[in-house]
Amino acid sequence: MKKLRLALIGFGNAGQAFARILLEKEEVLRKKYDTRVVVVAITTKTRGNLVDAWGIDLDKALKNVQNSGRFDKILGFSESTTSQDIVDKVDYDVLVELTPLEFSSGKVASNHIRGALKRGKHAITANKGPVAWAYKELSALAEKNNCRFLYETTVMDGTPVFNMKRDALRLCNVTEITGILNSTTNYILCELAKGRKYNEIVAEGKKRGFIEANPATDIGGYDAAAKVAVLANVFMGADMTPLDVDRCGIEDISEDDLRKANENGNVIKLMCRIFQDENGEVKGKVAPEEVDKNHVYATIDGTSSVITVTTDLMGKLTVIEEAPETRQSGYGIFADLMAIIEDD
Ligand SMILES: NC(=O)C1=CN([C@@H]2O[C@H](COP(=O)(O)OP(=O)(O)OC[C@H]3O[C@@H](n4cnc5c(N)ncnc54)[C@H](OP(=O)(O)O)[C@@H]3O)[C@@H](O)[C@H]2O)C=CC1
Ligand SMILES: N[C@@H](CC=O)C(=O)O
Repeated sequence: MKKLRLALIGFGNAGQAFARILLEKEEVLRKKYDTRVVVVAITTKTRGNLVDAWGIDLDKALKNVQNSGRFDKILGFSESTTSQDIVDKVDYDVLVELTPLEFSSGKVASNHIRGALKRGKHAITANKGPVAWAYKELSALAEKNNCRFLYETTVMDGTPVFNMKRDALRLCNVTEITGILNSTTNYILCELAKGRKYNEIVAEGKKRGFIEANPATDIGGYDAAAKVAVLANVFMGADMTPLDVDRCGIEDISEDDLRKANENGNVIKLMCRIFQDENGEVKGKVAPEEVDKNHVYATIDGTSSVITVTTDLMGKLTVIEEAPETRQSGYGIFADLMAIIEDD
């Protein structure tokens, strides 16, 4: 039986959702894919780290974090080891990078991934930073060292966005992308329109796990801008960073704005746009816009997202992700892992 060793860098909402799926699919992975997946390292910022070459008891690690907010000081526990030490020194086959987005540099996560790829290890990330800041460098490094760099979860969780491009849009040139790509702001706008209070909505989103560690990352349009840069780089060959995106968040949208839009037969959505200007240069924009209630985008409620890709061969293709929670984020990471397992 093949053994695939994972190192998880970050064990928050996405990491825990992924760990639950690993436990759930353990048997089918053994029976159908002849593969035993073991997690040999988990690192966090404040909860301690676990390293165990024989495989960490994931069920126990999940219960620890849920019950006490920390890992127990069991075999393999370390407070002092850094994530980069683990990236550079531990024996693993796949690095799974799940730390929060650093909008202005993507540096820490990019260093984690660079470290893994340099050692010829596969890397999976849900963090937009490395793809928004270093896509070309990291994909070239992966190719040179004969390993995979996968990032399905960075846009619309486990919805096949990058897999769709890879598998179903072969040789299509993408000329434009639009979408509603941030769950948090979409949820806030929908709930505000129902008359709920801002703080109460944010507290609920935090509890359900779809709001970023720092809620301003979502509300200010930073998360959406990072997704725009990721899509521009991967789908349209751009060299865009999140700082290049023309960005405006929803912090200035009032209940009054929502009511007026409603009276005009519209709803307000945080729209993401990637397009070519008159010189053929790829541009990105994130801003609240009024959308006609009869448009399909007006039906994208709550945490749901939508993307429309315009191509030369397939025309316009629209994909909707309905009401995701953190399980769908866990699935995006798992889908990338399955691509690696099926490649072997
Ligand atoms: N949640 C979601 O719905 C989705 C999230 N994503 C992306 O996935 C990533 C993870 O999200 P999520 O799990 O929600 O975030 P969380 O804030 O819940 O978890 C982040 C984890 O990373 C750890 N961490 C922070 N900094 C470091 C560091 N320097 N080294 C090692 N570990 C570190 C944190 O430690 P500690 O536990 O001590 O705080 C925590 O365990 C983000 O980039 C996010 O944008 C993508 C799609 C959906
Ligand atoms: N905070 C993000 C989570 C996924 O990237 C969002 O609200 O969309």
